[in-house]
Amino acid sequence: MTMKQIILTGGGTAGHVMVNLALIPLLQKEGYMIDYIGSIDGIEKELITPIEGVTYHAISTGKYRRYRSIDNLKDPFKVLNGIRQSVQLILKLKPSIIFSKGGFVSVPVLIAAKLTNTPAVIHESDLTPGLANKIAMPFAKRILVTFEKTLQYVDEKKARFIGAVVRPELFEGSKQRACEKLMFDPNQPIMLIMGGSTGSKHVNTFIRDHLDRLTKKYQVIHLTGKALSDETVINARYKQYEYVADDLKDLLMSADVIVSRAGANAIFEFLALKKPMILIPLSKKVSRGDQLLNAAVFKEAGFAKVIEEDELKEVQFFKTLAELEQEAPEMIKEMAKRDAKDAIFEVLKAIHTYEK
Ligand SMILES: CC(=O)N[C@H]1[C@@H](OP(=O)(O)OP(=O)(O)OC[C@H]2O[C@@H](n3ccc(=O)[nH]c3=O)[C@H](O)[C@@H]2O)O[C@H](CO)[C@@H](O)[C@@H]1O
Repeated sequence: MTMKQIILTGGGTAGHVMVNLALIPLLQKEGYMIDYIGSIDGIEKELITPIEGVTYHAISTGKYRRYRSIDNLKDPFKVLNGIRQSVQLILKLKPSIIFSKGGFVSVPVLIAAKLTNTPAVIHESDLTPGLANKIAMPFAKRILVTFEKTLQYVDEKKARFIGAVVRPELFEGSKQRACEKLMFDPNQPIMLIMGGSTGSKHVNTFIRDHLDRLTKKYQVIHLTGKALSDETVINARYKQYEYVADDLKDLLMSADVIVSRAGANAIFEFLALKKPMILIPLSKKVSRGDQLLNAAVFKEAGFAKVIEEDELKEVQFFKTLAELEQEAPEMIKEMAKRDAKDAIFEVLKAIHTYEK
């Protein structure tokens, strides 16, 4: 039997790697040889290289910045180099298919897929496609989307709504394990704060400024983002971590309420675990506004309360928190009603359908 070969790509932020992390064990069970194309120093390298049986290849990548920068002129050359490297890798590895989760590293890989006539499938987690996926879409056979509304933004013939992919291990978390580790009382409420995979300085500052009031009621777990913890803040009912990998499942399971940015992967994880949430979407000033749309859909469905960044002030926050506490039982009921598709198997199905 000849083994099947697949190339996975995607990176830049952790959100762009999570679907691949969920996919790898399933592909390995089916006997695929897996190669991963990522950037030289992105988070994908950190998350993927420890996985046994997956070979990581770093290529040259460029990205478009929303502000004026000389790098915006230099980066097209890096992308060209990345395309050349990807073509060489594809010719050497001869994959039956390429699966891309998006992010800038995926653009040269998808162009190389087209140049070598290798089928490719893309997954988009946000309501509106990111720039990298937008550029890459013409080169893909299938575009899998998380939000039904996304269908109106992409080529209808190629797109398919499959719902969100949530890493299966997140369902195996334990509140007890979390409380033992944190030295928290399991009988008192726990609030988890997450500023996305990279953390949010804005949210971090707000939380620290109001910590005394928050910790009166809650034991607080704060995921601050890399290099954003502040060891001068000392409080027995407050624990901070910059980034949590394996233990995240326990921390999520232990939370009674979550306060978070509105990155697509994270919010669907909270939804799958039925966690009442307050979302503080990243504003349009510093992003394309994808989180505002993600958050609006969750609010409309009754899964979340939303505070816009400019409104993140003490009065507004604690008023919203009080409403959330009151509405939480109803919110959890709404979340339980939702027909959660097993989206990871839809991803596998698409891979099988389009591979050579
Ligand atoms: C600043 C930015 O560009 N953000 C984008 C990025 O967010 P970001 O990379 O933050 O992505 P998400 O919020 O979608 O996902 C974060 C992921 O990191 C995990 N996690 C987080 C913290 C931690 O300590 N440990 C851990 O494992 C979460 O469980 C989740 O799976 O991609 C998302 C999906 O395309 C977009 O919606 C966001 O707008």
